[in-house]
Amino acid sequence: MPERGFIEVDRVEKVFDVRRRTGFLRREVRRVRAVDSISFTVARGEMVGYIGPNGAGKSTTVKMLTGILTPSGGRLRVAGIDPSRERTRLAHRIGVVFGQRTTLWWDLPLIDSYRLMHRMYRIPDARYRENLDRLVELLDLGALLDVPVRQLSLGQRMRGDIVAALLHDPEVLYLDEPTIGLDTVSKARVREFLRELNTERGTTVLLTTHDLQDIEQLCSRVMVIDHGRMVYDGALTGLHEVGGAERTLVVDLERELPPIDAGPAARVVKVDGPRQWLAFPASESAAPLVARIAAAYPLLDLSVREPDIEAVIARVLSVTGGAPEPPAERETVVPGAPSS
Ligand SMILES: Nc1ncnc2c1ncn2[C@@H]1O[C@H](COP(=O)(O)OP(=O)(O)OP(=O)(O)O)[C@@H](O)[C@H]1O
Repeated sequence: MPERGFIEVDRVEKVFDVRRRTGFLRREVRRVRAVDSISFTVARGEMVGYIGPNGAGKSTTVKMLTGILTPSGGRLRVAGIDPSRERTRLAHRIGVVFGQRTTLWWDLPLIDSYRLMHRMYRIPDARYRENLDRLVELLDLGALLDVPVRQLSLGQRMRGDIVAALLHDPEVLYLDEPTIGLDTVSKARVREFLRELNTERGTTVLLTTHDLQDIEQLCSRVMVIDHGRMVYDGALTGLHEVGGAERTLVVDLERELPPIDAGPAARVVKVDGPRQWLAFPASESAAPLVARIAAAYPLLDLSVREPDIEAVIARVLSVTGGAPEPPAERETVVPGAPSS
């Protein structure tokens, strides 16, 4: 029998009724279709990016996958468990990291938060000790265990949160903006750790981010959601092709020169003194372009800038036409609801 998805989402919907007072005795109910018949499966051990514009429905999907929210329709399973029905049982098998919030106790030293997790999740002592030692070493937190969480830098706190989410050996990890606000070194460290976690321990990862490099460095598959609907599910390279996104090669020449002739592969988009910016398709390797320019021009330095994730998504939406119009307005006003 073929292996079913480890995460199975089948025509799942989430509708919020937001009540609003519109007069002394009147109020209306505004119906927001945050997730609109979404279907996907994620196999065990996959690492998938889940991206989309603000308000697209990403967090709502993740909240349904953790059991915090109950779907209004459709079928959802994580490791064979219905999240909203068996939230506690599922909690032992999943880990969640929200970049903008912490699950750690603000005033307690880091280690005390971990001790509390040890109790809460009833992690066997030997396993807790082994996981703690391994994770603290991998994320280089040894010197910070006795520091209260509020005194940690953002990058240190994020690493602290990742340890907290993994102490109970979850099979699935949901990451919501895990590198937001981090400096380049901390980002690289977190990404490296996640890559290892996925390849060596086979942890299934669903990653929500606004940082395209997170996706490029970690995920081979990406899903794009817009207005609560799936508009793309496939390879990252395919996303670049659909979106026609471009990367930029920044070239520092030894002196001011006319615009570089890079052939059909790239075009100069800006010149500022000896520095020139060349746009080329994000789906292409920069190597032949770099070789061509290096052979013909006196170079001081080169760097490649990735396209902004918002730009890629915007292009995908314009090419695909975005989410097809739902049968009813995504936000519908239900008039005449009496005031309580
Ligand atoms: N509890 C709620 N009550 C009412 N509406 C909600 C609620 N939670 C989310 N929404 C609405 O549902 C839609 C999807 O929100 P969601 O937070 O899932 O988007 P998102 O893709 O995670 O956005 P962002 O990238 O900004 O975090 C939005 O229109 C939002 O206002």
